[in-house]
Amino acid sequence: MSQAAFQAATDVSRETLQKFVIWERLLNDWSAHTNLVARSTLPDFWERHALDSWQVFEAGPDGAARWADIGSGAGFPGLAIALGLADRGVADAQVYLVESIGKKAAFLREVVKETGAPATILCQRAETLDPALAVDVVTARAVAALPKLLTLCDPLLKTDATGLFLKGARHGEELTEARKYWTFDATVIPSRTGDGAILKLKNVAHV
Ligand SMILES: C[S@@+](CC[C@H](N)C(=O)[O-])C[C@H]1O[C@@H](n2cnc3c(N)ncnc32)[C@H](O)[C@@H]1O
Repeated sequence: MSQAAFQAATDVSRETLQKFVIWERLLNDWSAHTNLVARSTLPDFWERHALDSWQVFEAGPDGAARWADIGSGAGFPGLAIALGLADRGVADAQVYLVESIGKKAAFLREVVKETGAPATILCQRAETLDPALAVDVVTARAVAALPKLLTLCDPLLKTDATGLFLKGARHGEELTEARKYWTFDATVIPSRTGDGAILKLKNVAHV
């Protein structure tokens, strides 16, 4: 997918597109010395990373302004969500990018500084997050299988947040496994970028 195809698929402004371009440039530069994403995926930034992340923003509840992205890595999907919230003019937008590895958190700080994305980096383990963050939505991509992921996200989900989790083709098996330990209402949204799905979970609680 080209940059132009990404813009057509998302309808972002030219200004927002430039922010994604800055992010891609920094990702390529930093990848020379820091392991941020699989290097083989760098040429496919626009579909594999940018659009894959953008679809999580699109799946969010209307007007949701406060988000947390767990295990954000190089910012997927959380930074794309922050750029989306700014692009759409959502009031009081704030995305917490939670990443426990210092070098990755430093990369996130640099991208946020260069793009002005409405995001705050929390360099800590998700299990230690303060429920008082009171976010509307919790997101994650490629962090852990669903049963463990719900444990990591529990401090935030217990304040009634919606979970939006990008999963691969075996998402059905993950849902079945997670139901042994958790109760929730799930909606499965087919992915725009492959054979996976976004799992949208509400009312998450321990069995
Ligand atoms: C495979 S990477 C995925 C990164 C990004 N979400 C993506 O899809 O490109 C998983 C990331 O989650 C972070 N991580 C794993 N467990 C975590 C935890 N308990 N708290 C915070 N970050 C965590 C790791 O440091 C790593 O950067």
